[in-house]
Amino acid sequence: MFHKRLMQEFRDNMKYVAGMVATQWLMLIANVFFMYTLAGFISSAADGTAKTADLQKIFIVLACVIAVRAVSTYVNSRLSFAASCNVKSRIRKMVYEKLMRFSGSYREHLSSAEAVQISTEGVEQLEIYFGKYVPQFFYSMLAPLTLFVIVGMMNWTVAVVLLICVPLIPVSIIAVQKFAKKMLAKYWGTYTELGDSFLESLQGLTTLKIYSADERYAKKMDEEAEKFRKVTMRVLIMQLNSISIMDLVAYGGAALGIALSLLKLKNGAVTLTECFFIIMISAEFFLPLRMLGSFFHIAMNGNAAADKIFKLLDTKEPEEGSIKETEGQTICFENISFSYTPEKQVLKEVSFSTKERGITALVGTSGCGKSTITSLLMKENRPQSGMITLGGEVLSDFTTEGLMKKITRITHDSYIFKGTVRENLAMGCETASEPEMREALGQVDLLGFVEENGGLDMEILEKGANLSGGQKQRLALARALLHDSPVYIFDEATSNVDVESENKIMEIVQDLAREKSVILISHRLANVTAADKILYMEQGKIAESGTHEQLMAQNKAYAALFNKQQELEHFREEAV
Ligand SMILES: Nc1ncnc2c1ncn2[C@@H]1O[C@H](COP(=O)(O)OP(=O)(O)OP(=O)(O)O)[C@@H](O)[C@H]1O
Repeated sequence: MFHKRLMQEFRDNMKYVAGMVATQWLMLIANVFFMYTLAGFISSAADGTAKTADLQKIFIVLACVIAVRAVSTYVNSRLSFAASCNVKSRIRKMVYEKLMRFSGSYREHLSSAEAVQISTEGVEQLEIYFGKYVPQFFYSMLAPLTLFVIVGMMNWTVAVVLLICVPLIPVSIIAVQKFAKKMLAKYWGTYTELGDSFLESLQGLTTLKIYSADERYAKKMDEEAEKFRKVTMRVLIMQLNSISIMDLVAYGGAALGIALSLLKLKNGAVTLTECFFIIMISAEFFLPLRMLGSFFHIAMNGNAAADKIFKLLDTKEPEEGSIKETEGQTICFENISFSYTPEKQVLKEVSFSTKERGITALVGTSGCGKSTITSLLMKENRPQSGMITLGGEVLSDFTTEGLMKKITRITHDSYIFKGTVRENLAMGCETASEPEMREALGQVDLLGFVEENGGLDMEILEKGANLSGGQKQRLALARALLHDSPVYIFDEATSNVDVESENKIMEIVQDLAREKSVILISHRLANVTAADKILYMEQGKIAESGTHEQLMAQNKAYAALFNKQQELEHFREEAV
């Protein structure tokens, strides 16, 4: 009936639940009181002894009952809101912090769409779970017992018969639950699959249009949507059927109680007032459990969502170190081996070190493992063997925050957030002043453009959609400059940008290298000729290393690739 772990995790929510049950119980007692008064009036009206004062009494009782119900309903909704808020904010925080601890590697465990669905829809399900289902569960146990005692004081036989019929509702719920569990797991699976496809199609819409593949993808999504519709309909049918069964039990049980009380009246075992009261109250024995049954799909959805959330929260995350700061900024790779999958080794005993100041360039053919090296440096992946050090300290011993202060990575697709230029720059350094922000924009030749468009408050659309590729990259670079870390990684930061932007970025790389340790990855070898050290990689190994002049003199693979690129560039220049 309950998700054990969820209940344990949110033990503190039980005080709100207790409050909600108490207010519901108070409303029940108020109802009982009113019905008993009304039953008394009806019976005295039936035997002709009713007085005007009795009618007045009824209205006074009714007014009191309405007041009690109003206050109870208000308190109940406040408590329900407090319980929901507590669950919602805590779970979202737990999921968010977990994803943050995974850093970029969370995608190894779940897709982005799944992460979004868990933190939105999944959490909403749990909100209703605690705000409605759990209190209703306890109330639906308490209410029949309370009524049993009250009716029992009038006639024990009727009370016992009514009470015996009550468990038939939970029995039918349990029967449906067994069947529903599998179905709801499938429902969630299909739902996240559809979310995945939708997100992917939306993000790749331009590409799909270019290759006229949008229709094929639309068809694929139609099929998935149809699958989701079918499973949703099955869930709804199951819910409707279970509600019909519960109605049958509830109203059948109440009818039995009513028939029995009429029989008792005939035998003189109950008074007319008691008989009227039992007739009016019989349904109340069953209604709380019937209501619980209709919240039952909430519980099942909540259980399924909780399973997904806890699965994510239980996923083993990379261990966090304790080092926050270190003096040096030299990076050392010692015999690093790494593979994403057991079938293919991506890095094979890679060893190299960078200089305290200056540029270390990583070059090589596509897929040789350059970006993998940077992902290990950012702790997005962990090497299977070997050791990486930064400033003499083992990299895995750094806290993520400490490491992020030490290293700034600029990729070819740096993320620009919706908001203002100021907000995007402040991510680099929260305390940066306006003159510092302007200086950084000036360094990347973006100040003029930003000033013309509203200054630091210039609006930026999602993913920097109102900026050109080069402007986006230069804004990302300005943000990186404000971060002012001792190590900078430029991972193909100049690909997909115009020549002016490329030249500007390369100028900044040279400037930074005077004080910082810079790792430069570039497919264009002309960009790395001034590097202090060039590491030429081939199939996950460092095949050659040295300065440009040394590697050219060796006349091996690096020299061959460089000459080939030069030839191509001259050919292009001549063609222009
Ligand atoms: N997440 C991943 N899962 C499995 N294999 C991966 C993953 N990322 C990269 N690879 C594989 O690892 C190898 C090295 O990839 P990496 O991105 O490091 O190469 P690269 O040298 O940076 O290539 P490029 O110059 O084209 O960017 C490639 O063969 C690639 O297929």
